[in-house]
Amino acid sequence: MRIVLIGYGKMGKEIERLALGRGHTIVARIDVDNAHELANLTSQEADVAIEFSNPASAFTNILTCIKKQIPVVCGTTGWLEKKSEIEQATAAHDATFFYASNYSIGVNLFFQLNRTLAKLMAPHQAYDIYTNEIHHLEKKDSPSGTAITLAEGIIDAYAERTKWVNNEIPQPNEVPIWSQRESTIPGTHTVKYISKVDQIEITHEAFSREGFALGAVIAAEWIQGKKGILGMEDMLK
Ligand SMILES: NC(=O)C1=CN([C@@H]2O[C@H](COP(=O)(O)OP(=O)(O)OC[C@H]3O[C@@H](n4cnc5c(N)ncnc54)[C@H](OP(=O)(O)O)[C@@H]3O)[C@@H](O)[C@H]2O)C=CC1
Ligand SMILES: O=C(O)C1=N[C@H](C(=O)O)C[C@H](O)C1
Repeated sequence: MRIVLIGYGKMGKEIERLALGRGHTIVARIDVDNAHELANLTSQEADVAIEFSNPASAFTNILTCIKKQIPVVCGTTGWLEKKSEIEQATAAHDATFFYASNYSIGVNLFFQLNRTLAKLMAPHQAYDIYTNEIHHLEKKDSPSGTAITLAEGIIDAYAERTKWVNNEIPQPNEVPIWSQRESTIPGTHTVKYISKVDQIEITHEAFSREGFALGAVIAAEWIQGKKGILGMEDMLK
């Protein structure tokens, strides 16, 4: 597979290492200094673009690829208010767009566990909900995309909870996310239900970025020959 890396930071470099190890080729590395070069690439030169840049750049980068019909695997978080525009563009250009707030297989199992636990807990009003995410100090967005996906899983299970709030005391209709920035932590997410007498807690802790990067390379392999809007649930079916 010929891969364009968009965003050559911590994730871009880890993805490159794993992609080369799986026999793929990197045809371009697009970063802040040469971002304009993306406009010159064509779908004849690249089989896939893997986009891990930043919240301010992701939308434009993805749209550029979609218009060129270069399939995109995107992991950038913090830009999702514009995701519906990308979905419309994907349909309009008969393109391929794969998105995940977290590419780690372990986190995607954790998402399923979270949904199952939320359904079990929803009838039990004695339990308060608490969610927490901890990431390294360089992270630009807050809360993490993963924490938002977890909160959405809880909201879907609770009729009376309609939104999440970040680092705020929650109202009864809200799911709290508490976001911390600390050291070089790759990503730790906790969901906790607390009553007066006990608590139930589930945690996913990434030990490195390898799980995220491997999931993104596998997604790039999996979308070859596919069209439309795709995600981890499609791939892991
Ligand atoms: N879905 C998932 O599984 C995961 C998602 N992420 C997300 O991926 C994103 C990247 O994370 P990470 O690699 O740690 O971040 P980094 O800051 O280490 O890397 C991002 C890179 O993108 C560069 N960049 C800036 N502007 C552009 C542009 N216009 N086009 C291309 N590249 C640009 C940055 O340059 P400069 O720093 O000079 O601005 C930097 O080198 C974040 O949104 C993060 O939340 C991270 C891990 C897993
Ligand atoms: O910025 C990061 O590092 C990470 N971002 C993703 C997120 O916002 O959920 C995934 C992972 O937790 C690492």
